[in-house]
Amino acid sequence: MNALAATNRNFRHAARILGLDSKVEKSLLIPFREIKVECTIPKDDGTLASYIGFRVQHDNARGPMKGGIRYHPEVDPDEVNALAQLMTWKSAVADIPYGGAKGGIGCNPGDLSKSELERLTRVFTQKIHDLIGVHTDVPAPDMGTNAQTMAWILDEYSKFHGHSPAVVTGKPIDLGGSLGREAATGRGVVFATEALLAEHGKSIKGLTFAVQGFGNVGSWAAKIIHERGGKVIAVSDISGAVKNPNGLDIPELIRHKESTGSLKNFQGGDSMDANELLVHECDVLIPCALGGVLNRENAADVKAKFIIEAANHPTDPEADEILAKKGVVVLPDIYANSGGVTVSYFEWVQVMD
Ligand SMILES: NC(=O)C1=CN([C@@H]2O[C@H](COP(=O)(O)OP(=O)(O)OC[C@H]3O[C@@H](n4cnc5c(N)ncnc54)[C@H](OP(=O)(O)O)[C@@H]3O)[C@@H](O)[C@H]2O)C=CC1
Ligand SMILES: O=C(O)CCC(=O)C(=O)O
Repeated sequence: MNALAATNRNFRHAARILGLDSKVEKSLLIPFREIKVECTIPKDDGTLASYIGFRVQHDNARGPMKGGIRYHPEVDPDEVNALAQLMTWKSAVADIPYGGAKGGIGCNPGDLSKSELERLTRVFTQKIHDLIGVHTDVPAPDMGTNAQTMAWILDEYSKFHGHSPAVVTGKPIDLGGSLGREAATGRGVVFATEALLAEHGKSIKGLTFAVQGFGNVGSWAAKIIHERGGKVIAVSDISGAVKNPNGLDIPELIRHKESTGSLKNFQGGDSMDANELLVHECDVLIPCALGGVLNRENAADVKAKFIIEAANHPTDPEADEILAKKGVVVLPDIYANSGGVTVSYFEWVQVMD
């Protein structure tokens, strides 16, 4: 199901439960502002390449709009719209004084050199600099972006508006970033998992975990679960998946991923089809990659008893219904992954002018 259709459907369902006034419901379904810009850059070989960048500002009733910027080939207006809406609900659930926004560029960051990524980020910032700001809309990293991306945005934005470290969060520590922001989303996912398991009389120690995605969120979540005695028995990235029924050596897997760029050829486990990970036998499944990965095609085959939505909207509404009937407990994204935006708030207040 289309990401926006899914998010709108979930919101309407929540609005009905809350008894929300229909006019308020309608106004919250329509974003505050949708920005679409063309970004053309010279590639390293001198040819030109054009990309489309988006920033959707969903709502600012509770404070400046806040949310990450994603670089991924599947970025499209509906997806960014859905992710922006989720940021509004997430900031409210975490009770931090922000509204919601999200941005993205339709590109494959793995195909671009570092200097091409820098030029693309700077052109995107030139196109949107008047519409973001310390008190209006504050970007952060999401899939395919990181502290370096935020440093480029900060630098480019500051050329127009003067030095403004609070215009982005998730930036390098030397530029006013916060200790702990890089790990914050994964760490928050683990705190949320512990709280959920405690309600069911369980703890991380001794349970088995499957983690989809081994980037910022997935690798930190897996590392902390491993430290707390959980058995991470399967992990995936774009290259495929690796499994070990006795538990993967996560610190070793992180070193392997850092040195080779992928999970392939890891000696401490057997390779597995990446799609198989979602239906692999385990106690807890943690999707940490794309949206809509759990859907009507695979939900009935899920073996996990708990799903922690570390990714944004990994479970589409049709899958939610199937999983609920099976008795699988799903911890929603707007709670499970709110550790990242919470530490972004701490970073923002410490450098806000
Ligand atoms: N960063 C943050 O602070 C926050 C992120 N999130 C959400 O968490 C999710 C992950 O974000 P983040 O960790 O930052 O992103 P990253 O870009 O750091 O990592 C994404 C990971 O997903 C993997 N991946 C991509 N496609 C697939 C696929 N089809 N199958 C398996 N793995 C795949 C990537 O593989 P490879 O390594 O091979 O590229 C990578 O390991 C997103 O949904 C994001 O919106 C939510 C809250 C905050
Ligand atoms: O840290 C932030 O501001 C937002 C992170 C984000 O994009 C998200 O929570 O989905």
